[in-house]
Amino acid sequence: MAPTKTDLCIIGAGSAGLSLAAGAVQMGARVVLIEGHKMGGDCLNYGCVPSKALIAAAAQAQMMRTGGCGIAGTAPRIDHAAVMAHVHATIAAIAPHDSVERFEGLGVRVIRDWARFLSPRELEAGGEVIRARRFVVATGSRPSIPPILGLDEVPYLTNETLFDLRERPERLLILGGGPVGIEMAQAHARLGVPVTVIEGRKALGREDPEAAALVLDRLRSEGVEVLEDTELRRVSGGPGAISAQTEGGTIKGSHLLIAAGRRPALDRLNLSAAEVETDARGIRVGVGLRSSNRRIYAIGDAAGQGQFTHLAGYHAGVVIRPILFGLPARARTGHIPRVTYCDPELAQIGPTEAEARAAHGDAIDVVRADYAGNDRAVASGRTEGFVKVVVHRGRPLGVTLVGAEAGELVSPWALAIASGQRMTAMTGMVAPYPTLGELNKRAAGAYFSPKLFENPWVKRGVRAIQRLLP
Ligand SMILES: Cc1cc2nc3c(=O)[nH]c(=O)nc-3n(C[C@H](O)[C@H](O)[C@H](O)COP(=O)(O)OP(=O)(O)OC[C@H]3O[C@@H](n4cnc5c(N)ncnc54)[C@H](O)[C@@H]3O)c2cc1C
Ligand SMILES: NC(=O)c1ccc[n+]([C@@H]2O[C@H](COP(=O)([O-])OP(=O)(O)OC[C@H]3O[C@@H](n4cnc5c(N)ncnc54)[C@H](O)[C@@H]3O)[C@@H](O)[C@H]2O)c1
Repeated sequence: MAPTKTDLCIIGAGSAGLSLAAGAVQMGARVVLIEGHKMGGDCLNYGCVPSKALIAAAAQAQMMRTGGCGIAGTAPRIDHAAVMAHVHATIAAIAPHDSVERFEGLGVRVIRDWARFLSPRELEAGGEVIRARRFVVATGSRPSIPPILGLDEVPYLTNETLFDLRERPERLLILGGGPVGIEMAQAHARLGVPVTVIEGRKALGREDPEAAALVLDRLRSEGVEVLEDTELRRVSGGPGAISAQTEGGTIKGSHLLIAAGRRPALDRLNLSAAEVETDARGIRVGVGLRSSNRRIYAIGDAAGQGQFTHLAGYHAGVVIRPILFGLPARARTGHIPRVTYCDPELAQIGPTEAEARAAHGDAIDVVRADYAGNDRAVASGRTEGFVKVVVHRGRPLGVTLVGAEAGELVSPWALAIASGQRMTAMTGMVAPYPTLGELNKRAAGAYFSPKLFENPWVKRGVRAIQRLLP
């Protein structure tokens, strides 16, 4: 059979592949999209969407439980199956956007099969040979399962199976205190599940330590047990009864969730036939996300540059330039935010204070504003948290935001950093009163206040001008 010829062949219909397919086809390219499992990939089916729907249910329960602002708290009645129905209804509501029908409607040729390279210019899927001018690998990542003694003999959950549970776990053990572990620990605890997190190093260890401590204090105050610097040595047991042995003793649980990081999903691709080099993080790419084969690009989790849906979408926008127009492209990293959707939320963009100090020494200023000084935060009883901005040569370089709605509040900083704006852009903005958004302006103002209010030359100048003014 003659090969199917196309301009662009994308492997993987997750956040990265779908964004690229939609963009490329609407700009006139002939696009083949290959998906071996579920349209929408991890984010829709096993990641962002179900986890955020579960977190929303947990937040409802917590608000009822704690009350506040003069309203007494009351014990929420939690039906775990109903919560999971909400999770799956959320997936179903979003799924049409990522569906075969929508993409075929846009003009994309969708093949439902696993793709496998045959040569540097051809692959096979659905019984067809596809020969494309350019290929893009957007195959995402999978849970990484650490080699722990006994783990292959006990039933364990990952993000791919957690959301299928219909009954509330009696007691949940979570291995890993990264974003998956911490988000799921708090959500389950709020839904009435006793939770222990076992973390080999520091929980939320990538984050600003002060911000991470604030989050972890909240989790602990809500009853989550977070064990740090704790090595899980061995697991044993069976369905509903799992024992986890650490150096500190044995912890028992009904379920075990593995949230110990992710590895790139490249195994089915036969990349050696395509002359594409890989490393532990994913496909080895240059700044333009091109692999060792100049016809093949990698985007999203498979590119090993970070694991976020918005990063996958950004990558799609980067590679569309060289693929469609033959223009050079460069994937930047300093303007990509990340948010852990625990309560309080933790958002970071650019380097943390410690990372910025390591890179720039004393050439940075660090300014902050606390939620406790924000009128809207006080009025709604959400005074815990802060925004901290690292400033380099008058421009924001890194921002840490922890507190209510931190994930929403970080966006103006994402814009400022992406467009290289100075701190004056934030102070020049007029934020409506009373909003949490005023925090950003307050933090930016803190950068200028010493220069204005503690400067004797300014005071002298004002006095001199006042004497001259009529
Ligand atoms: C629990 C959890 C919560 C998360 N929450 C967030 C969040 O709140 N915000 C955020 O930004 N990120 C979040 N993430 C990360 C986010 O889900 C990923 O970064 C994102 O899904 C990556 O998109 P992708 O397109 O690179 O890969 P994927 O979405 O994994 O898509 C890859 C697709 O490729 C297919 N595929 C693989 N191999 C082949 C092959 N050989 N042939 C054909 N098809 C193939 C797969 O079946 C899959 O559908 C979360 C992740 C997890 C696990
Ligand atoms: N809100 C979000 O944007 C969001 C939410 C969830 C996941 N994600 C993405 O998915 C990625 C994966 O998340 P994750 O939390 O699974 O991974 P992670 O790599 O961020 O964290 C895993 C944690 O597990 C610990 N760990 C690993 N092996 C261990 C062992 N044997 N014993 C004890 N601890 C061990 C690590 O020290 C680390 O702290 C994230 O990095 C993020 O990019 C994003």
